[in-house]
Amino acid sequence: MPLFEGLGSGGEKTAVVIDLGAAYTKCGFAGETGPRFIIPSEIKHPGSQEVVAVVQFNINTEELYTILKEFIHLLYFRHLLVNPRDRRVVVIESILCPSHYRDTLSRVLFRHFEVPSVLFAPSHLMSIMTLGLQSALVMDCGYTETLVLPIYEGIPILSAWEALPMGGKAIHKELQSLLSEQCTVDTDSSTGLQLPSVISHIPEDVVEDIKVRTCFVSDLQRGLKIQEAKFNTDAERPAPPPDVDYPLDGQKILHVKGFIRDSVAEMLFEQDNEEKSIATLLLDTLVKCPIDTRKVLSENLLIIGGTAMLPGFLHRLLAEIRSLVEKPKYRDALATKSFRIHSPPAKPNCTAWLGGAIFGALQDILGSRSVSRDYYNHTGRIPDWCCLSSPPPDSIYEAGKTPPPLMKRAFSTEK
Ligand SMILES: Nc1ncnc2c1ncn2[C@@H]1O[C@H](COP(=O)(O)OP(=O)(O)OP(=O)(O)O)[C@@H](O)[C@H]1O
Repeated sequence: MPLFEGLGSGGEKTAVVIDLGAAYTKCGFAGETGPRFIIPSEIKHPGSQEVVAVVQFNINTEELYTILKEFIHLLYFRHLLVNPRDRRVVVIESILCPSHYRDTLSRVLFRHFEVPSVLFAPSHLMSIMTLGLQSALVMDCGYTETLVLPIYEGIPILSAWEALPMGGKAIHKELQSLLSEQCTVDTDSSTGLQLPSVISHIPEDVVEDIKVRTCFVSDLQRGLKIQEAKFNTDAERPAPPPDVDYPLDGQKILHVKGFIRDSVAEMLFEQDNEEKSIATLLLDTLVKCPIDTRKVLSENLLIIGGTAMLPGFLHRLLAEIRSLVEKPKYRDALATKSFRIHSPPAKPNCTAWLGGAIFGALQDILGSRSVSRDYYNHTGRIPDWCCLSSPPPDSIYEAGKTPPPLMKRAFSTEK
């Protein structure tokens, strides 16, 4: 049960806050300082028992409905252990989430679990709540992509977002191929075996563990030399860090080469054919913002998402930005040179969740911005965050009937 519940004089039960990420789902109760649990966003398919991702967009709606229903059931009845009908729900969503996904999720929550209300809150906007800021340039470097969105005076500047398919997934892929090509394994009986001869493929959770435990981001000077040495065999590569012995399953020891540890995250900072890296994303976004907002935004950078937890990531990002702003492409266009990164009161992968938990704890505001079950049952619609303050046109209701309230405070679990 959430902390302090029942101490107050009645009132609503605290809302459930769900951040459905492509790799991990963070879930817990509003008003708390961190999610109760973080679990992989995957579930055994009810029919085939095969493990399937919960966040996938190229899938037919009925199959998605089944998968989401199983997953939300798991959240409520294995982890949260509360009655879905009792609590409002805050869902943290990416601004790039396709509408068919949120429609299916709403159908599962309202029709199957009969939750009283749902609020879909943009992750970038929720993150700045943890700092009490009104304006910030927010970068989410998570699993599938890196997405930058500026928020000015509480309003997302949607026309300026920029994204790149660079995140944990891309690093895992690179690490997986480097490990199979370059690393050796010792077993009880022999040493120095090539990895593919011992196991056909390293599971993604092991690759992730190797990344989190052994890899890091180099500083700018070193990073540039590593990148140069990759493309130019004559260039001298900086001395790699020591190799690491990683126990694969208690008997096999994988030798992770030092040069893999410091180079695998370089892909985030290498400019691609279109001269894009995660650092240029931030600057390109700023250039798209109105000129009088840029200084405020550049001095309020907020970096969220699990990939930003790689050691050295923030330091490198700031160094990259400071070096890029001296280049002609940005020097003349940007109109600002001062950049500062905030440090939010939660780990980067949980910052958006914490923002949702703070917002969800403001019961009056949550009540006035959530979409109620009545409204959903009458209209079948889930208005966007930006439409929540303006009521829908009367014309969509049958003549003579009063429209149900879009959001309502009336729901109460007072005893
Ligand atoms: N301590 C850590 N060091 C490095 N990487 C980490 C750490 N913790 C988590 N990660 C990485 O962060 C990624 C997951 O981040 P996050 O939870 O923000 O993604 P998500 O919300 O599931 O995905 P998305 O934002 O794409 O929807 C994974 O690739 C994971 O390996």
